[in-house]
Amino acid sequence: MNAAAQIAQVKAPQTKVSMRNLDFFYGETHSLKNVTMPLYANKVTSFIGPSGCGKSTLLRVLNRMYDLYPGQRAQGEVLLDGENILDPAVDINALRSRIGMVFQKPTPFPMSIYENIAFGIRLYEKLPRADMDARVEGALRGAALWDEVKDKLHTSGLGLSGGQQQRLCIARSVAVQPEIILFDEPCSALDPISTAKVEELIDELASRYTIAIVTHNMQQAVRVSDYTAFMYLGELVEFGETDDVFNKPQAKRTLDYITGRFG
Ligand SMILES: Nc1ncnc2c1ncn2[C@@H]1O[C@H](COP(=O)(O)OP(=O)(O)OP(=O)(O)O)[C@@H](O)[C@H]1O
Repeated sequence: MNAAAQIAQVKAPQTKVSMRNLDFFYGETHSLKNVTMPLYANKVTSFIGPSGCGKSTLLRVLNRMYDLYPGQRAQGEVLLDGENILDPAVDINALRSRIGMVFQKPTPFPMSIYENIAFGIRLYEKLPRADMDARVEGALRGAALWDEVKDKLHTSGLGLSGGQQQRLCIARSVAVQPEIILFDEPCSALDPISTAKVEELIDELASRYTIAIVTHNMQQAVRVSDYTAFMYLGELVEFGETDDVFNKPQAKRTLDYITGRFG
């Protein structure tokens, strides 16, 4: 292999998730229409588009959250490392340990900071106390929260600020050692300083995880993501490197949206 081919190979991102002809229905409502796109390994992909275009629905499909609701169904394929996670035979608990999710509003459990993290780990693993302590510390460090909470691990997670609570939720996701983390508007309830911390964290996490983030904030998409998907009325209109999508969009609808002409 010559040098150019080697460089091309190094630069080519690996596909972690491949959505193929994905459709989604809430009863009669057809909310995702024939979506085909990748999530690249160790990259951040942001999903943008006007309200109701299907961004959150797409994240919910990726961890099969819709399974909890009768009448909601997905069609097509979502291949995770080549395995179709829409297959009814897939073990949902195992899948959710591989794909973590962080929601718009911080949602700590009404228990101590330590237990917020340990609880999730216990769903999947039985660890001796010392190992659990180490895992909790590692997760809190990974979410850039350790220094702020190390002296009050056994006080309630609900006593933290909104920004700290969101980082606790990120620590909770990280603690189960997932491969993918999905963020659904993770900063919409946060002030600018907490937002900056979470964005910095997402950037760091991308070296270890594959990340998808739904955001209404264009600047945030530009700041945090390597790839951007623009959706409109359930369809994927455009997918590409973030710089390209924002600087030379292919579709007029993308241009109109990012320049604030609609949405
Ligand atoms: N539980 C539900 N039952 C029926 N329809 C739903 C349900 N949830 C969402 N929808 C519909 O599916 C479509 C996509 O909604 P979704 O929440 O994925 O959009 P979104 O792009 O995330 O919007 P927003 O930016 O406002 O959060 C919308 O038309 C919405 O009305």
